[in-house]
Order: sequence, then structure tokens, then C-alpha cells
Amino acid sequence: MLVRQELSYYRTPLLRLPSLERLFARGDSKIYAKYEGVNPTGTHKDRAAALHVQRALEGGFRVLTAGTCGNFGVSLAYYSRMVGAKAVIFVPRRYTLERMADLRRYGAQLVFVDGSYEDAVEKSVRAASDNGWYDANPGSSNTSVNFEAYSALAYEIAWELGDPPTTVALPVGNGTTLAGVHMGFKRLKDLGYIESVPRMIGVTTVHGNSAIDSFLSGRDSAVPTPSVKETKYNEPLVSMISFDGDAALRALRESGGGALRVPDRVMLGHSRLLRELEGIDVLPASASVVEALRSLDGGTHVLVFTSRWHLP
Ligand SMILES: N[C@@H](CCOP(=O)(O)O)C(=O)O
Repeated sequence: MLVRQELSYYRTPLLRLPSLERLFARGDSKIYAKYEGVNPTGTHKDRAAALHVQRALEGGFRVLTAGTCGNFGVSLAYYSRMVGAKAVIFVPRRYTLERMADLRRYGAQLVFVDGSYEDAVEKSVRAASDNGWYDANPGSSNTSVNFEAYSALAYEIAWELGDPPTTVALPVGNGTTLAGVHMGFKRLKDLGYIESVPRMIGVTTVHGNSAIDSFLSGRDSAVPTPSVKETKYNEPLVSMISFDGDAALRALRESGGGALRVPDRVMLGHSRLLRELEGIDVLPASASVVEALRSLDGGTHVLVFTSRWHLP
């Protein structure tokens, strides 16, 4: 197994979790955290935002746009400001955004939308097309940039472990991250760096996620979930329309993976557990992936914690 170090963009830590192993491991299994909370704005979305800003500059764009329910908008604003570009971020008015202060701090121009996250994305996509702005939305014509950015997570995991893990568990909202990480492992296998692709496990909220609900009901493509219930804990996961849901479904099926839905109180419990036993602060939606450990057999399991704790 040889993955060249240059393939790695960020090299966020891959941490062995001894206390979780004592609680959950079967046989000789090993449990690791890929902790994305150390990215500059505290989430893995920085990987995608940095690459979008690079592509925008290469394409001669000075204005970028995205709809957000929090994390991605903050990342896009941060990297846009770094190069002197403008980020126009569409925000659903009814969200009490914990990250609003960050959006303002990084100089984003905010457009408030009466409606859902999906409405905010739709308005942002239209504004990009009407005004000639760079469209950084998931599911848009530039979504392959997201897949590319998140594929680096696979390179980094494979590089550090020396072999592919047995499973990788990730939180799922739009499904973009899971599809990108799977793409990275598949690419490594196609190039002969690794011999197998890990099983992908998608974890989401019980309160509605189009990609995971469709997967669990045996569908081949993602259909909208009619009723969702947002809370401040499940916000990064709840999704009426998972914009990259079809790609996530393919990744789950091709990898022989699985999916599960987690209630808020369980996410919160896992977040507390990680703080108390392992000393890492993880947003409840990200901590939800710990639940996957209950159904895993022996092997090497990587939990991707996409975001550090940023709730008040
Ligand atoms: N949106 C979540 C994690 C899931 O990512 P997605 O690519 O499936 O939307 C977050 O912000 O952490």
C-alpha cells in the first residue's frame, strides 16, 4: 500500500479511541476517529469551500454563492474573504443559526429566505445563473468539486492506516461527503494502492433524510422525504431533498454498506461520551456516527466526525 503524501490536503488527525474500543469493540477490532473539527472553521466543509474558491478564481469569478443551514456557508465566506472575493450566502430565515455570527465575521453578504434549506439552495442556484456568479451548491453543476475535496479524506485515512479500514461511518445530510469519500477509496483501488474499498455506513437523524430514508426503504434513487422536523441538534442532517442523494445511495450499495437513523438524545449522549472519555468536542450530529459501532463486527472502523462543537 503506497499513497503518496502529496495527495493529502489537510491531514486532520486520525485518532485511536481506546475508551470507545473498551465499550464497543468486538474481538480485536480497532476504532479510529477522523476528526475534522481542527479545520480552520471547525468542519470538513472547509475542504470543499477551499477548492470551490480555487476553481472560482481560475474561472475568473469574483462572487461565489451557496445556500446554507450553517457550516458550508461559514466555510465559503471564510475562504472567499481570504482571497478578496465576495460570498453571497442564502440563509433560511426561520433557522436560529448558531453560526450567524461567523457568517457575519467573515464578511458574507446574507440573503434571508422565507422557507427551507432547500429553498435557500434553489434561490442561490438561480442567483448564480442570473448574475454569472460561481455556484458552490451541492447537487449543482460544480458538485464534482465537493466529491474531489472529500475524496482526500479517503487518501489521508488510507495513508495513515497503511491499509483500507473495514468500515467508514459518516454523518449524512445531502450525501455529498459520503459519496466523495467513497469515490476516493474507489480511486485508490483502481490505481492499485489498496485492495478493497471499505463498507460505507451512513448515519442520519430519525427526523427525515431523503438519502438514508430512500436507502432504507430499498429505493434505487433518492426521493424527497415529505415531512422533516429540524432541531438545533439534527440541523446538519435533516434533509427533505438530499442534493447528492443518488450518489450517496450508489456508494452505500456498491460498498455493501448500511445506514441508520439516530434520535437527538442518542446523538447528545454520544457527544458527551466523546468529551468525557476521549477528550474530543464533537457536534451532536457528527457524534451520531458512534451509534454505528453497535452493529459492527471485528475489523478496523473509522468514524468521521465532521464538525467540532459550536453550539452555545
Ligand atoms: N452536513 C453535515 C454532514 C453531512 O454532510 P453532507 O455532505 O451529507 O451534507 C455537516 O455539516 O457536518
